Amino acid sequence: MRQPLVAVSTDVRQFDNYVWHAAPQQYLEATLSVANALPIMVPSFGARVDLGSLFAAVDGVLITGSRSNVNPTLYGAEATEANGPYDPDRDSTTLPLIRAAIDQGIPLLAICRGIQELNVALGGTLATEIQEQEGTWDHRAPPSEDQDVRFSIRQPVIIREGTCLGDIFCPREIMVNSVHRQAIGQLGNRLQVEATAPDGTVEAVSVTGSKAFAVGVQWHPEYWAKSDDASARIFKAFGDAVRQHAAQRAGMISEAAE
Ligand SMILES: N[C@@H](CCC(=O)NCCCC(=O)O)C(=O)O
Repeated sequence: MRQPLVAVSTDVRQFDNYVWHAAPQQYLEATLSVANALPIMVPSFGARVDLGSLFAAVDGVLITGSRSNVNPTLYGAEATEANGPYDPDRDSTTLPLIRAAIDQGIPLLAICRGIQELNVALGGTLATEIQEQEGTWDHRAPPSEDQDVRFSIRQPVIIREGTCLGDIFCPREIMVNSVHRQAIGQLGNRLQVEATAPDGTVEAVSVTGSKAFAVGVQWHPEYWAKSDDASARIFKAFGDAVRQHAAQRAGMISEAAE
């Protein structure tokens, strides 16, 4: 069987006098080494990305985390300088990509900013600066220059029974990392909560009635996917769904050729 391909979202950033469409190494490495699929970065060209052509080539979609926030005007709130930075090119690419992947049954894994984009793509809203809300924990990274410290595993998450993640995890409480200041507010259409933090923050969701694996997590399984069992399980489950989709497609293509 050919190596399955996974479309990976990109951030638009400026450095070295160039504009880059880029994704952090950890997402690419976890896709290749743990999901066993080849990551293909999709430039954030918005409506100029022909999703039909993309889906003719790939077997899964990975929406990465990023420091930038989804522009609040996309869910009926006001954009402010304090709420930024924003990445409008990414928003205009990922939101249609997520909706189309769900419609067409392409396996989808959405991480951190990704789960927030999944929620907004399906009509939900985001809460911002959640650490300032009474009773809510500080879900931001510990202040450090060391990425291993920032992404350290230190927060419990309770997985709900009878969900997609509930089938992957037993026991039902796992420890995760946490690097975010926004979270799901009003839940998007068709989403069900898969996991919460002890303070009630939504930590994982899935798309009900979806034709394939369609899961978002607020934490970062990519960062420790090669060394942490709970992180690896998510990428392995995604990889299994991607391979299943690739096999189905191969069957359909050979049937059509007969
Ligand atoms: N901007 C959102 C999304 C958070 C996210 O995706 N974080 C990834 C890590 C970014 C970093 O290295 O700081 C939010 O803050 O909720």
